[in-house]
Amino acid sequence: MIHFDNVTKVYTTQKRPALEEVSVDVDKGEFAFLVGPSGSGKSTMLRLILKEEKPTRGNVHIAGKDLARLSNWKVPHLRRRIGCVFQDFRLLPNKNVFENVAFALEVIGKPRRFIRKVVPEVIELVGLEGKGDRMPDELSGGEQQRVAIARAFVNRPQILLADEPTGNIDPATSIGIMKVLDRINRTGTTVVMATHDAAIVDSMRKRVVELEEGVVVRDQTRGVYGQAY
Ligand SMILES: Nc1ncnc2c1ncn2[C@@H]1O[C@H](COP(=O)(O)OP(=O)(O)OP(=O)(O)O)[C@@H](O)[C@H]1O
Repeated sequence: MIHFDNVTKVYTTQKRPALEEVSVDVDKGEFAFLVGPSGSGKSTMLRLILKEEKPTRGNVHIAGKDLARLSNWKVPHLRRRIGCVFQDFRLLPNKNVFENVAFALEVIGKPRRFIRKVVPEVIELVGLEGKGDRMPDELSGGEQQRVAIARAFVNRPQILLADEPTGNIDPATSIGIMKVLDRINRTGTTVVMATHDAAIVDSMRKRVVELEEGVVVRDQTRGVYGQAY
């Protein structure tokens, strides 16, 4: 599903590569953590997957497509197949929960009847049933992140990227967020999550890809946050 083939990324303003000869494959339906210190290249990998950046050398394939050969007008189509969740939720403050999730479908022209059917289903999937008419500022951080996940998933993307989704959330609430991501993964969605949250990584026992200064230094099938030897 996600295929990095010897990818090097050098930002024009930097001497040191942000990623250096990275080769990683994430299969359909897999759950992979990206870990590593600040500046090790995790967000750069996520940006390459979205074609927000281009590799300096090497190739990125997403769902069988070589992104270097994907014309610019097809990039929005690629991004529709990839849901994104961020540390800072990024909800629309003037829309309620239902409207925040519905908006993701309105902008891609889905009919209102379809929206009225699927939005409540996804709100329930993330555990927010009965809260559709709450405004973001009437929700806890954990609940806001659940809305952001619902919005990212409502279009049933093949891939869900999460960049530090528990970064602004206390540990107890983070467990609930991980349960939601796990539920989404079990529907067959490939999940890639960049994180510094050692407790979460250790509790999930999923694949761990560790970066250090842009180089993959570890790739473990059922890994933990720190070195497991
Ligand atoms: N747009 C950019 N222009 C120039 N350099 C950048 C850019 N984005 C990232 N970098 C550099 O590339 C390297 C990797 O950064 P990246 O953001 O991918 O790391 P990260 O592992 O996601 O860090 P964090 O955990 O802090 O989010 C860093 O040295 C960073 O300064």
